[in-house]
Amino acid sequence: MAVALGGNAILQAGQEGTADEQLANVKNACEQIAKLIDSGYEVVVSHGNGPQVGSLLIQHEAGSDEVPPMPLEICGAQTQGQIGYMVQQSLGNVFRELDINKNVLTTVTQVVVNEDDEAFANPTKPVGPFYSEEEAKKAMEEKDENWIEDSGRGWRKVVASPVPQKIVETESIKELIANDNVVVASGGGGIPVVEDENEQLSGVEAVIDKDLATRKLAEEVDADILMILTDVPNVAINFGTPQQENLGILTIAEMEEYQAEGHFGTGSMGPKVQAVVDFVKNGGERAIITSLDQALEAIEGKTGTQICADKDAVNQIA
Ligand SMILES: Nc1ncnc2c1ncn2[C@@H]1O[C@H](COP(=O)(O)OP(=O)(O)O)[C@@H](O)[C@H]1O
Ligand SMILES: NC(=O)OP(=O)(O)O
Repeated sequence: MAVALGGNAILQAGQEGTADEQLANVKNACEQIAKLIDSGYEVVVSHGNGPQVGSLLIQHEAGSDEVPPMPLEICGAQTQGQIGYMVQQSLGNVFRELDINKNVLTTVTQVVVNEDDEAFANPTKPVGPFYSEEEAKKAMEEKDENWIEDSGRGWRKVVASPVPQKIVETESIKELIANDNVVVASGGGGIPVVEDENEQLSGVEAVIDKDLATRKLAEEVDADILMILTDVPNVAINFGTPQQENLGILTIAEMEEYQAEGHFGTGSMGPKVQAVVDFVKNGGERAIITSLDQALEAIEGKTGTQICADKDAVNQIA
């Protein structure tokens, strides 16, 4: 099973974003993941970095004139280490509490994207904190930046988010899993790189969507289940309106209908729904979207939004 933790679930809207707050959110998620592992699931873990990478950019921009700011992909690598460390430590601590005899390892993961991906000309990935419309418009006028309103939560800067094509470290990740390690991989969607004709890699300024990257990771390590843990318990239709309706267990076809009707936010719920639909369409057994603290209940079919190939598979879980 591949489990992805959302960056906004780790640094939650309304929280200041201190290390202690983020660690507490990671610990909650790790307790759930450890219970999944304790009940027999083999898990590979991934995570987002949208809020963290945007905050790091702000810190770099506000830094000293004597120290050069780092480009976006280096910020991505830094947040991969930062959040990977929190997951690795927290999960390891829970393992020791529960007497689970496994090591947790975080891998620096590079993900290949296409140099000519149209996302480079059309930024859609929200990063960093939420601001007012006034502050966002000021930033758009004064700097060469793109901003969007993000799912009724406020305005956020957006950056290029090319489609993940290939995970560079897949073979090593598979080997670590086969040797009974719990691996944290492809954090923040992976560090975006392009590959030249001589197989040489170099970083590009972007943030890959972690939901799309985790789907790729899930497929490359032959996971049967994809579970995306975020800050809402269910995917909804008519989200944020009085007609909002939470979705439970449904087929790919049903989810695709809602997708076509435009119910899912760009850069937030949209890529999660795309990832789960594509995963099951491509042979995955089941895909789940739910909140960070409900992983265990979700795997038992008691909560969350779940996608299966057809009605028979839905009935088996429901
Ligand atoms: N149709 C929808 N149903 C549920 N949540 C939605 C929907 N459309 C947009 N969202 C927003 O998506 C958010 C989760 O996406 P995101 O912030 O990218 O999470 P994460 O960082 O955890 O991956 C929710 O908090 C909600 O505001
Ligand atoms: N990289 C990424 O998609 O992060 P979030 O899940 O935090 O948005």
